[in-house]
Amino acid sequence: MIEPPSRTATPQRELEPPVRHPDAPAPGTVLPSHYENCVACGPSHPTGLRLVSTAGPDVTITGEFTVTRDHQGAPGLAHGGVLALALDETLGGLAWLLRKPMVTGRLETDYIRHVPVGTTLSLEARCLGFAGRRMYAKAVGRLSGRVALRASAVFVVVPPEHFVEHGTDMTAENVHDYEVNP
Ligand SMILES: CCCCCCCCCCCCCC(=O)SCCNC(=O)CCNC(=O)[C@H](O)C(C)(C)COP(=O)(O)OP(=O)(O)OC[C@H]1O[C@@H](n2cnc3c(N)ncnc32)[C@H](O)[C@@H]1OP(=O)(O)O
Repeated sequence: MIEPPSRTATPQRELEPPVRHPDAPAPGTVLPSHYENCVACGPSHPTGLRLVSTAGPDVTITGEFTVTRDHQGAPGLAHGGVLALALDETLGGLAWLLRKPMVTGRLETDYIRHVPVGTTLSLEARCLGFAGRRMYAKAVGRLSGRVALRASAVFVVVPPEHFVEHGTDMTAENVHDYEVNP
């Protein structure tokens, strides 16, 4: 039997408000790829999304990617998993502003409109706040201003050693609080 998920991305209690780190990139700064082979943002990934994120005001991020034939599910249409990837990456980019390493614990996605190949999806993520190690956030994806996707997520703050212990090519020297790049 496959058990349904037992958790929710809707906060169950009042959250501690998010604090933009004093060293966070200024609003309008285009963020570098956190890892060149990342399937979402890496410039070296041959078929990745090449999603570009920009720091916004407060604890917000915007992102953009153009859907190509490499991202199809049905002919001519973006695969839902690829769209979840784009939302996950944009939400994860909030780590640049918070300067806390974290991983996705839960991602809830509403697919509202189809997203055709050749279109550019504009994404926006906002940190709602913290409950202990849990970071709650929401995101929206728009096509020419019309809402196509919505997401709610829980990220869990982890020690930098998480990536050394579980990943490859990572050492205590090359893991930072704000990027994962061997
Ligand atoms: C890194 C910096 C990057 C900077 C560049 C940014 C760009 C990056 C962009 C990349 C973006 C892409 C990013 C990616 O793709 S990250 C890759 C996809 N995600 C993963 O691989 C995560 C896999 N899971 C784990 O490693 C562990 O289960 C974690 C670390 C999450 C927790 O295991 P751990 O043993 O450490 O902790 P705990 O079990 O005591 O839980 C701790 C607290 O968290 C709460 N909890 C746990 N799970 C969930 C859940 N599912 N929903 C809601 N809440 C959850 C839990 O109730 C507890 O709360 P409380 O009871 O204490 O209140």
